Amino acid sequence: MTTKTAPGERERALLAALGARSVVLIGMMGAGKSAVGKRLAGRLGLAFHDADAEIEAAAQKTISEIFAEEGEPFFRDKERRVIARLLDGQTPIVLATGGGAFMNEETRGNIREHGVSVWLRADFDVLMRRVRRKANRPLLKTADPEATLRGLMDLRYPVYAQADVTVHSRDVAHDVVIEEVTAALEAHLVGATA
Ligand SMILES: Nc1ncnc2c1ncn2[C@@H]1O[C@H](COP(=O)(O)OP(=O)(O)OP(=O)(O)O)[C@@H](O)[C@H]1O
Ligand SMILES: O=C(O)C1=C[C@@H](O)[C@@H](O)[C@H](O)C1
Ligand SMILES: [Mg+2]
Repeated sequence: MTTKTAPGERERALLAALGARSVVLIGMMGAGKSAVGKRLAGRLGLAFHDADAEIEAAAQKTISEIFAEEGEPFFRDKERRVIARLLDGQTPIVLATGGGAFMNEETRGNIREHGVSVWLRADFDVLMRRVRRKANRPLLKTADPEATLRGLMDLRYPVYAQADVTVHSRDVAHDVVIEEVTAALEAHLVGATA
């Protein structure tokens, strides 16, 4: 659940420019999609959805359990379908995707059609520091998580770069990142630089 506050003038202008489109956050594990997305939704007065959380709720299992018991292809199929359902084109939302979601061509098409994509781009050291805190990222349960993360970044960053806007996620107050996301969306949608 998101705490909704009444949107101010800037937020209203942004919502009007968004129309039926959703704000879709993409980026690596630990980039801050869930943390920033939830707060951004509160600021805009939109509902927040987290694709990973929706998959876990539907399966009644954690993502680690799904990967271990059903395998990654099963998870990717669920992820593709959950995102298609959430981006139904009717109600704008803020959607935090899982780190691998944007690598799927069909998902990228859905996001292009029904949303504005925001890449939260973070540097390797920030991501590594953040993901070390929790052992809930099955893709990083390897002999050399640092090399795995670097490999994923090399593979994914050229694809993430197709996002409509990019914001540098780093260890500053969440509000700073949220303000930068808001400003980037304004510049993209409204043509403002505020
Ligand atoms: N601006 C920030 N400053 C400090 N810590 C942050 C910031 N943004 C996010 N974090 C922290 O980094 C960690 C990872 O963030 P989060 O879970 O939102 O990442 P994510 O992009 O959703 O990752 P995943 O793809 O694995 O779901 C969390 O502990 C979160 O509180
Ligand atoms: O980067 C990834 O591929 C993933 C990121 C997480 O959000 C989860 O979707 C899952 O752990 C896979
Ligand atoms: Mg997340």
